[in-house]
Amino acid sequence: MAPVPLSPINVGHIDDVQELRKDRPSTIPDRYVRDMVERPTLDTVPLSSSLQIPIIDLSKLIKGNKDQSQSELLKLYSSCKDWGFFQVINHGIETSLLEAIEKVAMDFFMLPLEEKEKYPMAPGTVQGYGHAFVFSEDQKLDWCNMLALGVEPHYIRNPKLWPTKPAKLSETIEMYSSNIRKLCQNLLRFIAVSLSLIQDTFDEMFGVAVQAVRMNYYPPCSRPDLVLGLSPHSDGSAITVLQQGKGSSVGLQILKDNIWVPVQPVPNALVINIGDTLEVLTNGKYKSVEHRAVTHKENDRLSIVTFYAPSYEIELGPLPELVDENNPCMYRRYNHGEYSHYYITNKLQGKKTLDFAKIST
Ligand SMILES: O=C(O)CCC(=O)C(=O)O
Ligand SMILES: [Fe+2]
Repeated sequence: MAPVPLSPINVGHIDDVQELRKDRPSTIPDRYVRDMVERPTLDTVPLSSSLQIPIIDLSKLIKGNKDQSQSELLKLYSSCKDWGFFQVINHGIETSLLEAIEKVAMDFFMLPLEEKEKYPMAPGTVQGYGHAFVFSEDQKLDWCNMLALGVEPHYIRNPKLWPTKPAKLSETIEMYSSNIRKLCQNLLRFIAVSLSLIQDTFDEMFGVAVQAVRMNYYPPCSRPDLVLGLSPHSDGSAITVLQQGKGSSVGLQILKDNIWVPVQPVPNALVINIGDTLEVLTNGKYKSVEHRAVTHKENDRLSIVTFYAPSYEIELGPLPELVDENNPCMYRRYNHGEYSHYYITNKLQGKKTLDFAKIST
């Protein structure tokens, strides 16, 4: 009998972008060169303040006086409704912890390839080191290396994929993730209040929330005009917390009114975005927003991204409080685990994955 292939998915040969950069710095393999329509626009947007994503001061929401917290809540409402993205400052996470996670992530990416390849991301899966969301030999690739790990609940972890080097990686991820988890819970409470919902609405609904971390390393690229660091997509999460590495070049862009707007890093701030799951729960009042990453000619870039979502067994759909005759129900009910599976088994294509949930009109 013919041997059964290990995986039915054939992704073909994938050049590691860091090795390419070292050995053949001006080579861009064909698989990384985007078709004309997909090529990024770089530095085309004037950085006027009206095109900067909003900044939310969490300390004003938590312990500000009544006026301060009310006005910050209104700002949170318009940030979620009009942008789907904001940066949060005074979020309570120690700068030393933000620095520690960046250090272990960077130390990991700087290891020799053989060491990193001990934790391979199998085609069609989203944990380990490599390229996620690649399903065929002719699919274009992102100019990026990823290390992605399931964190909570524990049963989603694959311990074989947790690197043993650098030595502090695991304990730093644990500490970082538990801090980020509290931040997500806090933010979702204020997001609920901003929608006039009971503050524990999401906490009660989500069960033991699923949390995953993805570290993205984008080496410099001699032709940033030809490649993408990360393909346009919306996140499948309820909310996402994104930390931009200190000293990294500007790389994250969000699609706002059909313009790709770069997100300027603010020191020690965390970028928050609404994921597809919150779009469904809010019946489209707060929408997930398409975003992508671009590369830079001389500088590399690191981002550390946490996805926070309901437990897989949860059934969800638009909250009844957000459906009425003026806001008809736009999404069907479904099992969140099924959506997550659908999300990770399809390539990143803007907001296309959300068609899974949309009621066609
Ligand atoms: O690196 C970035 O800024 C974007 C990362 C991102 O969108 C993701 O990992 O889902
Ligand atoms: Fe994303």
